[in-house]
Amino acid sequence: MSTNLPEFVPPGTMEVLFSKEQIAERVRALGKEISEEYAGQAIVLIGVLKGAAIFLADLARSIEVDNTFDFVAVSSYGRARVSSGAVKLIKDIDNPIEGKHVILVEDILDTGLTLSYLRGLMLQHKPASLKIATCLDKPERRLVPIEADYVCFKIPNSFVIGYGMDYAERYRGVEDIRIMPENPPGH
Ligand SMILES: O=P(O)(O)OC[C@H]1O[C@H](OP(=O)(O)OP(=O)(O)O)[C@H](O)[C@@H]1O
Ligand code: HPA
Ligand SMILES: [Mg+2]
Repeated sequence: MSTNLPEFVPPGTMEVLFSKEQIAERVRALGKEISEEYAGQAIVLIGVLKGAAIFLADLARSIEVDNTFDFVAVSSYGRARVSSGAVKLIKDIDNPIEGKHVILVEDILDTGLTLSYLRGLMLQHKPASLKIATCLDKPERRLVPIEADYVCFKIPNSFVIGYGMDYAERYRGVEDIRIMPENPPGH
């Protein structure tokens, strides 16, 4: 673990891409869509730690159908802005999902490496169905072909923080989604 952190950039100085109000509105709309599509069924939401924790917490509270949640943890970015390409499973699901309707929940779909790896892994468990919900989709950066079924916002190729998303583990608790400047001092 390095303690040599880059200089702290106050999040309030960063450009807002989506305000907390805009996020809340889209998350509610997604919850409604999911509730309608899975009416009368039970679903398992699988959040991808750590980034998806906040989106999953809000999404689960906007879903009216019977639902449970679980988490997996993977990592590929570490402290970098660019994916290393190698996705590593750090924590598997706690409960079996065979025969269940599963939605993988992510904060951001970027190169697609994380979700395509996880989708393959989850399919081995033979769920009844498997869909993907992501708060953000950055389609320009895709390295592997993968699309989400539920998306709050499509975004251009900027590095964003907040609403669960980090830069060097910071800023996950920032309520808006903001653009991390390219060359802040010390970065
Ligand atoms: O589509 P990709 O290029 O794979 O990028 C998306 C993934 O990268 C980030 O997670 P990260 O591995 O940095 O860990 P974190 O969730 O703990 O921030 C993000 O939360 C997604 O899980
Ligand atoms: O833009 C991003 N921000 C934070 N984490 C990320 N992981 C992939 N893309 C991003
Ligand atoms: Mg993540």
